[in-house]
Amino acid sequence: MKIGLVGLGKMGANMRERIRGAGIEVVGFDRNPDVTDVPSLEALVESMPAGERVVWVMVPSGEITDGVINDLAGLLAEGDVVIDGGNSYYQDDEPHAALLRERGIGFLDAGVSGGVWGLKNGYGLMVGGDAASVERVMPVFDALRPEGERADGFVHAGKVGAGHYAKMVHNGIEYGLMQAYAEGYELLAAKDLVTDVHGTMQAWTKGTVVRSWLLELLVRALQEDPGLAAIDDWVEDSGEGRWTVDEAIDLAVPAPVISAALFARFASRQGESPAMKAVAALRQQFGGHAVKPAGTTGPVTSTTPAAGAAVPPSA
Ligand SMILES: O=C(CO)[C@H](O)[C@H](O)COP(=O)(O)O
Repeated sequence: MKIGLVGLGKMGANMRERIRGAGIEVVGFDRNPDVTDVPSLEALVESMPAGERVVWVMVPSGEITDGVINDLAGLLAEGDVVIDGGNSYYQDDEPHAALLRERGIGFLDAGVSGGVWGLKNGYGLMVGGDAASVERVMPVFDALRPEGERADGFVHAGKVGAGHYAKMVHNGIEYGLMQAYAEGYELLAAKDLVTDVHGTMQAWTKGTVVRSWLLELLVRALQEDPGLAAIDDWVEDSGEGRWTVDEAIDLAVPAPVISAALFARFASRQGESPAMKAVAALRQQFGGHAVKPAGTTGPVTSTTPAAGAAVPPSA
């Protein structure tokens, strides 16, 4: 079997290597000339027989994925299959599938989890689309998924969109889990009573109820950089958490943990919080409580109300 792989970034390049390792021929295309196998998308398409082509798209979600799928719709032929393996919004999948369907081209959406460790450990795969296309691409899914039972690392989750929906929820869970471990870490680090924070978290990685791969990764990060001194407390997000919270609102599903984890990331980028300034100002207004003057360091040391505070409510 031979497949085309578009996008050879951190994920795509490792996936190419893992698929090749399983004996499947891969032709990769990337705009970066240092990593690409062919000079263009056209060359990638021409390297495989029409009607038998399988092209895996592994590029950033949104406009870039839209562009590649549009280009492929113009280049591929009836019987070919496209897989979007990026972190696309699940509601983008049906429009992509419809565009390709008009030309007789199949479409699958694949949620791929495993990060940069997937090359060694395999990738967890969540796939949406029709059964015939899934069956056709199965050798590639089998090459990518972790070794062992197929059901332990692969699911055909449903029709088009189901794979990316599953990946979105997976990432929402990821937000919540990371936030819980992070808060636990801060609680340990804040207490002099615990003299070995790293050792405590390491001990949790075996036997305990909270052991997990994410915990192992946090222990690894603390090993490499005790106190995480080299890392700023700024956390980006790339969309999946927002989509999960949107979905929770749409379906009226309570998701307080995932929402709080998403908002914690927003807070991490503020540096200074207008909302918390407003809370401090209100405490000062109604209770005459001291505020910390802007630009000073350390906690509020005096409980003396600021002058002019605590204006009585007007009648
Ligand atoms: O899909 C992933 C892991 O499962 C990606 O690493 C993704 O980027 C994580 O989401 P975010 O960037 O919003 O933290």
